[in-house]
This record gives sequence, structure tokens and C-alpha cells, in this order.
Amino acid sequence: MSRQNATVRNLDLESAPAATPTLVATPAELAEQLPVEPMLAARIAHQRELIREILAGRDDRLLIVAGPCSLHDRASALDYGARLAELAEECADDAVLVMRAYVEKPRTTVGWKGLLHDPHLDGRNDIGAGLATARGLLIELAELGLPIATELLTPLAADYLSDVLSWAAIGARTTESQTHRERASALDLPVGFKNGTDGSIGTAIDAISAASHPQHYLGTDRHGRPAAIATPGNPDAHLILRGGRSGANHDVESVARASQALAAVGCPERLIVDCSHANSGKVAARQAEVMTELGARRRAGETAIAGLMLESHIAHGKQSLGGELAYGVSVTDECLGWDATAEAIRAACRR
Ligand SMILES: O=C[C@H](O)[C@H](O)COP(=O)(O)O
Ligand SMILES: C=C(OP(=O)(O)O)C(=O)O
Repeated sequence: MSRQNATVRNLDLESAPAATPTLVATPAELAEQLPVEPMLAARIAHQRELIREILAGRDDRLLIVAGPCSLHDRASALDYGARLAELAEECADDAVLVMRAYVEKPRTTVGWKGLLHDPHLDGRNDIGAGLATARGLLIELAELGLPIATELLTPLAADYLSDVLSWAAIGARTTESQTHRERASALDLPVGFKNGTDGSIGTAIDAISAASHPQHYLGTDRHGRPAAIATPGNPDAHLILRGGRSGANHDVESVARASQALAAVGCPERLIVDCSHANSGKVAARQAEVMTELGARRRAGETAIAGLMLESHIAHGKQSLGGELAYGVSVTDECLGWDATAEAIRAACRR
């Protein structure tokens, strides 16, 4: 029997398992249960504006996006937020600190996909509960006074979360996706696109161009109904350098090359450098060295660097899900502990 016939014979469509939908709240329903009150909404609008001013170079402070690789419990997230809010006040003349509050994780293959997908951390993937847990926690963090950042991994998740955010990232694994570019083009907040996992910046620059244009796409409205969405285009899409398979890209030449490539196609030439991921070889302590070096280079006049990102938690390191969890330790990538984080942030934003 030929290989093709064997494959056809094994395709028993009648008994193929079907995907099972479980209905969840619509974005409008969840926003009614967990509203962003008008005073908080006004502060978020102001924080978005501050970030835009930094990206455009009209505010010379350093943008710093710092926080856990992923949020996995309320107590340690709020503890981290309180510490970051205090540091933000201390550094306010030199930097705007934004909390990295990631509730969705892209995976290279499989793994825990974040609080929004699996809020009980037990593989049940109770997404209905996860949406409320994630939105509720982001609101609590925003109420501490911090601008909030997250990765928008599932385009639909943006409908549940975007009103709480001051900044969002599209990750290295999804920057090339048309769907993510379209979703970013609809958002009224600055969105950073990471370079690809292979290190290429071309896909991210294409993404920035696409997101800055008006788009039309098939989506859903606030009530979950299928809708044709027309977007205005996002003028605040920008680049995040995160290194790649061939190594880091935070060195002087890579930053200058990226900035020139952006300028050549009319995209914002100031960018953010992620001190983590392939820019630190995923070694948390190395992030502090990268951040301190980039702070010094900014002081020396490297104007392309608008912001820095750090993966940091209460305690240094990482742990696996499954057993009893240590407090404040990342359950995804290794993070820098709090004391080293505060020291690195102070060193980077010093004038
Ligand atoms: O930032 C986190 C990870 O690098 C990213 O989610 C990929 O993780 P994985 O390669 O462990 O799946
Ligand atoms: C997954 C992340 O980054 P990247 O897309 O650069 O791998 C992240 O910042 O959590």
C-alpha cells in the first residue's frame, strides 16, 4: 500500500475527537463585573501619554518595564507592585517605571500558558475563571498607581484587558502574525513588537508598519458577536530588541542598525531593549549587567534607547509547577530578585 493510501485509510473522521467549547463571559460582561472606574481610566490615559512622550523623545526619562516573567499568584504580584510603586516615586525625575504584569505566556512547544489560561495552576485550564482572575489582578495593580504592561498573546484577550493597560507587547513568536498586527492597529496604547526568535528585526519592522496602518479584520464586538472591525492604525507601535538564536542584539552596533532601519521606513526610531531572553542568555543575573551597561550608554548619548525591560520577581531564580511553591519565585523564566532589581534600576536611570 502506498504511504498516501495508508494515511487516507487512517483518517476516521467519524471518531475524530471534537474540540469542546465552554462558554465564558463576554468582554462587556466581565467589564461590568470588574470595571475600571473613571478616575483610574483617566490615570491610565495619562500614563499612556507619558509613555508616548518618552518613545517620541519629547520626555528624556527612561522607560523601564519591570516585573515577573509571569504572574502566578495575587499576593506576590501585589507585593512586587507595592515595591515597584515605591521605587517609581523615588526615580520619578529620571524614569517612568511600568509593571510587567504578564498573564499569558507563549510557549515554544507546550507548558503552562499563564494565569489567564490556567488560574489554578493545575492543568485544568479554567479560562472562564482565568479571565476574571487576570483582569481583577491587573486592576488591583493599576490601582497601586503603576502603569501596567502585558503581552497580548491571544488577540481576543485584548478585548478583556486592554482598558487596564498602558503598554503592551507582541512577543517574538507572534510578531510575524497578521492577526496580531491587526489587533495592535486597533489599540489606543503603545505596543512594542519583539524581534523574532531567530534574531531578525525585519519581521518586527514589517509588524510596526502594518500596525501603524488602518486595517480591516474579522473579529468580535464587546458582546462577543462576530464583527467586521475597521481600525484607525496605531501610531505608537515600536521595536523591542530581545536578541535571538545567534545571540544578543543590545550592543551599540545592533541598536544603531535597528534604529536606522526603522528610520529608513518611517517608523519610530527609538526603541526598547529587553535585557532578558536572548539578551541575557536567560541568565537572570546577566540582566542586571545589561541594564547597567545600557543605562551608561544612554548617559553617554545613545539616544535610540527609549526604554529597558527586565524580568524580575521578589526572589531570584525560577521553580517548577507541580509541588509546593516558594513565595515570589518565577514559575516560568528565571527572574532577578528584588534587591538586585532595585539596584539595577537605580543604576540605569541615574543621570
Ligand atoms: O518569557 C518566557 C519564555 O521565554 C517564553 O514564554 C518561552 O518559553 P518556553 O520556551 O519555555 O516555552
Ligand atoms: C515571551 C517573552 O518574550 P519573547 O517574546 O521575547 O520570547 C516574554 O517577554 O515573556
